[in-house]
Amino acid sequence: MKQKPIIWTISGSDCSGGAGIAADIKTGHGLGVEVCHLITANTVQNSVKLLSVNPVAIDILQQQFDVLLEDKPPSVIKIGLVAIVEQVIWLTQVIKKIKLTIPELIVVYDPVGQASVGGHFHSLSRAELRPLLNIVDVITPNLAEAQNLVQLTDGAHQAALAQAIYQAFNIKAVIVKGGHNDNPQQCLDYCYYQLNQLKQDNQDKTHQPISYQLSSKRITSHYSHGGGCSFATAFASFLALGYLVRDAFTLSKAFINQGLQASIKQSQAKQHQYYGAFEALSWPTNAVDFPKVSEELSRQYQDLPAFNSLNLNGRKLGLYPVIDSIYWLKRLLPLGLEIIQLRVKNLADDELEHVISEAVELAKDYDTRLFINDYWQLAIKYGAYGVHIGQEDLAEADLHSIQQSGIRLGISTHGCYEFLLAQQLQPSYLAIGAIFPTTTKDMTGQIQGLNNLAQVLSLRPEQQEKQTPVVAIGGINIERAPQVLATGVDSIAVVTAITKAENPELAVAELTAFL
Ligand SMILES: Cc1ncc(COP(=O)(O)OP(=O)(O)O)c(N)n1
Ligand SMILES: Cc1nc(C(=O)O)sc1CCOP(=O)(O)O
Ligand SMILES: [Mg+2]
Repeated sequence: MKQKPIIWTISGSDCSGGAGIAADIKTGHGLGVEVCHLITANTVQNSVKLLSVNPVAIDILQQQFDVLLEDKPPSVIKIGLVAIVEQVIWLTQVIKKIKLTIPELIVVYDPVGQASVGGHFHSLSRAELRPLLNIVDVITPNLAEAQNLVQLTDGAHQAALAQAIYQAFNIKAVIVKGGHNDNPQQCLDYCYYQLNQLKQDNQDKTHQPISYQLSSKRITSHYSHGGGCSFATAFASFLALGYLVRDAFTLSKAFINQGLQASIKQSQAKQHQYYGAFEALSWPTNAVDFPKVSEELSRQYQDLPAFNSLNLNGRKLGLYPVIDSIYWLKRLLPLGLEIIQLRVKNLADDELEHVISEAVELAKDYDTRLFINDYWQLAIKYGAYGVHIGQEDLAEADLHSIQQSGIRLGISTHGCYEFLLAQQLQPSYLAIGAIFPTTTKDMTGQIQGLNNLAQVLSLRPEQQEKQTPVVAIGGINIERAPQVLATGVDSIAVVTAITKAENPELAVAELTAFL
């Protein structure tokens, strides 16, 4: 059993039980993290009004900070309501200090300013807040809070606001929540993130800021008090659990959609307007609660028809060997496999073309589906059964040409964000990895484990006939294959379990026997 990660929440108490610390504790516990809490202010509020904000003295906060640091050091700190300038100064000091002893610590700030029941929690100016803003890693304002932070007028787009905040305060990830925007149908959430800045992503080679946008059908429930705080705490919890920013963002949104949806019936039963506490449940696993990923790629290909299917006619895809030479192809083709991938790297252009054309020719004598990794133009040119494309190559590939050529398309994904995006493109299959650590490829920071695999599988549509086949890849061998297959995945792709086996034909037979 892994130890639960610890997060600290430094925020206000809402005596009506909706927002602040109450939301933070319910959310963190629902998601499987331990929550330590430092209360910055005792607020007097109910579901219609905020009467007072009573700041807690710095020396009490300092004692709590010290005593918790002794035996419950945090991996993430979430800051909510900061009531007075002395608290800004204190927080700035202690966070600077704690980052020296815990360099991988992530600080998430949800800059609550206005109470949703009306009234202000504090009167801190932007200049007064600046020292704190300059040292937090992530900020999660709603639209009004974002406008306030950069003093951009109404009507400023979420993307513009997020970028302005990012530039003004040098914050690594800015999420502008869309819960309070004025679109009655749709809720858009926007994340602007400098890749490679938080510990989870430190394997990434890119240093360019990147944006993620999620869109959800608007769910109107009266039980939404504390929804904003819950989003920020869910995000902090998912980061503490080791998720990448894009996946923590997606999962947090699904957590909010799930909570709002769960209270819809209660909400409809109320005759009058009523403001109840947001329902913080547990892990979101229901596909309908997940947002749509809205990216340049999904917009560019929104009208693209589905790619040709693998024509399995009810059969399982089974074992999917991924090999790197004609030698291996000749050895495996006679074994009666449903699918094989040729994954060659670093060949000169002439040789590459020669290898691919020969591989396609060889496969014609068998019923095995031959996928070519990466080289979609050559796969089309030589009429391969399909092409496999990774995330890095997806934006560069011409999916219209691949679709029109009739060859099949497989897409790699690593986590729920990429899975949702790739699923929207309706490929012939989806791969998810790396399930376990692997020596074949550097997958640092992207190891999914079996729980994530199961979670991602639940993001497929309920009706089986609408489901895209899913292949699991990464570190799968004979010992691990049964647990992987128990998740319900359609196929397992392997490299070394075959190419480094003492007896590759026997390995194929043993792995196939599990399927
Ligand atoms: C079945 C399958 N899944 C994933 C991959 C990885 O593809 P990609 O992300 O393009 O990485 P490279 O293989 O090109 O290093 C795959 N090849 N096959
Ligand atoms: C090529 C590849 N792609 C991965 C992904 O997760 O996208 S993992 C991986 C390596 C698979 O090799 P092995 O079976 O030897 O672990
Ligand atoms: Mg590739």
